[in-house]
Amino acid sequence: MIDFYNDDSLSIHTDLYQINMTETYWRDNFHNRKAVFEVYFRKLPFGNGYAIFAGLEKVIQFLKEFHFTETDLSYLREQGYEEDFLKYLKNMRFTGTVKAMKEGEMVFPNEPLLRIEAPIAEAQLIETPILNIVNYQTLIATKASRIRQIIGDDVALEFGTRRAQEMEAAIWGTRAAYIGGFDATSNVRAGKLFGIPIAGTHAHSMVQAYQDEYTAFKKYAESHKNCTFLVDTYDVLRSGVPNAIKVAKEMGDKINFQSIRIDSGDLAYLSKQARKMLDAAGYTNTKISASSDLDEYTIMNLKTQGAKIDIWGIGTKLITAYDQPALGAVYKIVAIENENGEMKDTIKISANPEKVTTPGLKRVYRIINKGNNKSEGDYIALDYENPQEEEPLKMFHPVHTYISKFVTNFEARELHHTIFENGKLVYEMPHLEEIRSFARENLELLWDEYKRTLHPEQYPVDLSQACWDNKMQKIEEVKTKVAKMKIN
Ligand SMILES: Nc1ncnc2c1ncn2[C@@H]1O[C@H](COP(=O)(O)OP(=O)(O)OP(=O)(O)O)[C@@H](O)[C@H]1O
Ligand SMILES: O=P(O)(O)OC[C@H]1O[C@H](OP(=O)(O)OP(=O)(O)O)[C@H](O)[C@@H]1O
Ligand SMILES: O=C(O)c1cccnc1
Repeated sequence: MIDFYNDDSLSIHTDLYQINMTETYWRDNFHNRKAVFEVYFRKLPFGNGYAIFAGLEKVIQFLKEFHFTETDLSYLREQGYEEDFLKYLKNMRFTGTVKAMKEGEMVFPNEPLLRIEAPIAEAQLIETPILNIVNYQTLIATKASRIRQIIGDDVALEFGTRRAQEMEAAIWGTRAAYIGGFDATSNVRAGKLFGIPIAGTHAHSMVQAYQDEYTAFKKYAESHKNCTFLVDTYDVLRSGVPNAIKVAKEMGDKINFQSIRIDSGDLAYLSKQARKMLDAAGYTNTKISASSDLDEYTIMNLKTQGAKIDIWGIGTKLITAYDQPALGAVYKIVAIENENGEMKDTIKISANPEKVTTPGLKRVYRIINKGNNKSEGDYIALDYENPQEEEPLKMFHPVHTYISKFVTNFEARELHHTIFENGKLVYEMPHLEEIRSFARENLELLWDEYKRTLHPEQYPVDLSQACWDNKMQKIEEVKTKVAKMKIN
């Protein structure tokens, strides 16, 4: 048997090219040059009008613990890295400064979700894990929030663990879904780790095991106070619902007949009929829950059909972000220290205007109209600017610059918070409940036009004049340099 190393570190959870670039920087004595990187995505997922940022807690855990262990170094030694470089890696810790959006913040394309200022070697090595974390968790929180927009005040249960892309995804995906507005999860470990309420019914296997639906319901009721009976193993209306009612009547006050669950068939028709039967039997407070490949589209459709469903159990299509399995957030360098210790802005040019990076250290502000407490848009400014002092504030589209407006009577709310300061964690992570409430209440800032699930209005994310001018100047500089290049 091949003897593999113990999985005792996440620091090596990075792409090989990051280590190779780090080696180049180190051998060139360039590794301590301060660099600034930003994390952002270019396109909203699922055609939604906003995204919900999640992943910060795990990023913090990762950066706090960042160091190469003996097993990491042994493995790298085996790959041919030399001792002097390994010694450098051994002593490396994260010493940078990180600014980030709060978890649960609504976020939009092209705005920095995180800003990392660190020696280039450190900043480079943490790119892959940060993207790995933020891309997935933000995607799932957004999907969950989108589902919440459709279900209104109904209950949403996260049922996805069995279909998730492995165990970590189930756990952190569940947490992200809770931030996005789900009410509970079936994953007991997620409850233990994060305090997320846990909820669950029973499976078809229990009914099949007893080989008799009535007996199965009765045995369950004899061992549980709170009962939800799964009524679709044989025939929902002829067998499942009548058996559930029969057991509930027999058990009387000994149980809370909380709900029935329907997991197959025509959920609209069956739920309407089941509602009538429960009501007729006097169980008007007993809820109906449904599951079976649900997503926001099916739920919307079921609601238009008048389905009598109060509780939605959602697995696969949430936890795997089935219709768009990747967010596409990137990590781009925007400034680097030169040999004189001065920070110089950097730019990446592309034939595709959306892929041209925006140089310089930036901050993101939400421009909130004080008259109606609605957001006018987000405003990306250079680090030294203070948009609050500009009255009126000109906001213009960063690509179609003729689209502009002047805003008065506004609050420019800065969205970044300092998380690490020179390697020291200075941010106190809010409790998960607080993050979830913040995500819900914060959405009140958005007009409904941005929140609808189909063809929402495009929320403005504008650049300040100085930020835009700086970008244009850098584009000119690069073009001039390229034009003067002589290739021998
Ligand atoms: N009234 C309805 N309108 C729209 N979609 C529905 C309705 N009822 C159920 N669905 C959805 O239809 C899809 C497929 O249901 P289908 O009947 O094929 O499978 P099922 O009943 O779940 O059976 P099984 O689980 O045994 O495959 C599911 O995604 C389900 O959520
Ligand atoms: O459909 P999803 O949104 O992914 O929700 C999770 C599904 O997992 C269970 O089915 P499964 O067939 O795995 O087990 P069961 O025998 O208990 O129905 C449950 O009944 C749901 O249908
Ligand atoms: O508790 C349930 O009903 C449940 C849990 C996981 C997956 N499907 C259903």
